[in-house]
Amino acid sequence: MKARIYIAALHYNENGNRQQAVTKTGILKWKSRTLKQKKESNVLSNRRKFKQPMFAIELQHRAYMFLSSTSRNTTEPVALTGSGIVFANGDDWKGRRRFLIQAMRDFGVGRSSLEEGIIEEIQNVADDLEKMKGAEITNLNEMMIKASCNVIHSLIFGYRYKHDNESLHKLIKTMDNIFSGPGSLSASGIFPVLNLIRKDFKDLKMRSEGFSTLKKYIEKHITEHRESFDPENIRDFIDMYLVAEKEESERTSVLNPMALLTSIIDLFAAGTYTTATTLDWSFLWMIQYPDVQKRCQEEITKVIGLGRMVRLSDRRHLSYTEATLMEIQRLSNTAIFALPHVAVCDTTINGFKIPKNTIIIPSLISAHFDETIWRDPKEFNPGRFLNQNNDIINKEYLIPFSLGPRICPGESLARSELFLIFSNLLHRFEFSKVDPCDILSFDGITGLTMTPSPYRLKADLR
Ligand code: HEM
Repeated sequence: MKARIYIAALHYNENGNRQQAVTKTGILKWKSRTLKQKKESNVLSNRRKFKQPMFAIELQHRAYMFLSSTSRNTTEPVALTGSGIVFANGDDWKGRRRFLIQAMRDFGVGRSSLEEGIIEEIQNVADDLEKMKGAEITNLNEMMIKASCNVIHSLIFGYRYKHDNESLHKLIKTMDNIFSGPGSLSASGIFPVLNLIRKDFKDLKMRSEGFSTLKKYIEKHITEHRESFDPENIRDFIDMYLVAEKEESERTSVLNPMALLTSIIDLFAAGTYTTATTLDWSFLWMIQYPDVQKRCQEEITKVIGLGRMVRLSDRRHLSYTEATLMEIQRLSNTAIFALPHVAVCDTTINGFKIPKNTIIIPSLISAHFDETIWRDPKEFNPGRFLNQNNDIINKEYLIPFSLGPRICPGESLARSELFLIFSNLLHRFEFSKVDPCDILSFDGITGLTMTPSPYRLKADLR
C-alpha cells in the first residue's frame, strides 16, 4: 500500500526553540511496513494496526508550541493549552479522549435522540430555505453553522436554540471572532510574531474578548449544571463529566474543572465549522453538477417515497447519495491538513530522518489528489466509490478525518449529520444556480477550515 503525503516540518531543539523554519516540504511515499521494518522498530511494532507509520505512535503527540495564529494571538488560549483534548498529550489526552468517545456513545451517535435532534435542525434549515421562496440565497453557510452548532450545543448543554434566537446569533458571532482568520499554515500561523509587526491589535482584541465571552457562557452553564445535578438523571456531556470528575478526583486529575471548560471549547471549535463547511461545499457541488443532484434525488425518492424524512437506517440503501458525499469530501478538503503532530523520538520513515521534536503537519489534501491512487483526481465522479453492483467501495485513501491514534473522534457524529442534512434537503428542494451563466469557483479560502468562496444559489421546493 502506498500513499503520498506531503509534510511541512518545523524542527525544535531540546529547549523548544525553533531551529529552522520549514525544513522539508516533500513528497514521501509511505508503504506498509514490511516484517523486517517492524522488527527494527520496537515502538512501531506495538502499533500493528496503523498502516501508515506517519500516524503511528511516534507521532501521536500534539504539537502545541505550534498553534495557529488564531490561538496564539491571545493569552487565554495559551493558558488553556493542553488542558482540553485537542492540544493535550499523554495520559491527560488519553483519559479525556476516552471520556469524550464514551459520552458520544451515550448521548450521540447511534442514539435516536441525536437523530431526532439533527432532524429538528433540518426542519429549521428547511424553514429558512422555504422563507426565501426560490430567491437568491447567499447565507447557506450561516444556516449550516447554526445547525451544526446546535447539535454540539445540545450534546453538551442538553438543549438547542431556534434558528432565530438572539443567543444563538451571539454565540456564533463570538465563535466567528475567535476562530475566523488565518490558519496554522499561513505566514502568521507559522510566525505569530507577524501579527504584532502588522500591529493588527483590533483583531487581537476581538479574539481576546471573544474568548472571555465564550468562557463566561460555558462557565455559566457548568455552574447551573453543578447546582441542578441529579445523579439519577444524567442529561448531557456536562452531567456525565461531573459524575466522572467525582470518581476520578481521588485517583487522577485528568478530568477536572479546567479540562471540562477547555474540552467544551475544543468541541465547539472542532465540531461546528468543519461540519458546516463540508455541507456548504456539498451544495456548491450540487448546483455545479445538476445531473448528480438529480440522480441522488431519484435514488432517495425511490427508497424513501414522498411521505417521510430520510433516516440513518436508510443509509445502506442510498449508496449513490453516500458515494456523492464521499466524493464531495475528497474534493473539498474542509481540513486540508491534520492538526500538528510532533515526533516523540528520533525516527526514520522511508528514508526521511525525522528527529525528535519535529513538528509534522500531515497533508490530507495530497492523499485526495494523488494521481497514483485516483484516476483523474480532479474530476468530480461519485462513481469512483461504487462497484459494479452499486455498492460502496470504502477507499482507505479517503481520509478527511485523518488517521491513527489522533483520528477525529467526531467522525461518526459528523458523518451522521452530513448524511441526514444533505439527503433530506435534496429530498425536499431543487438547488440551482441563480443565473445559469454564473461561474462558480472551487478555489477554497483557507483559514481554520477551507471554505468555499462566497456563492449564491436558489432552493425551490420539489
Ligand atoms: C466534517 C466534519 C469534520 C472533519 C472534516 C474533521 C476533521 C478532523 C481532523 C482532520 C482532525 C485532526 C486529526 C489529526 O490531528 O490527525 C480532527 C480532530 C478532532 N476533531 Fe474533528 N472533524 C470533523 C467533525 C468533528 C466533530 C463533529 C467533532 C466533535 C464531536 C470533532 C472533534 C474533534 C476533536 C476533539 C479532535 C481532536 C482529537 C485529538 O486530538 O485526539 N470533529 N478532526
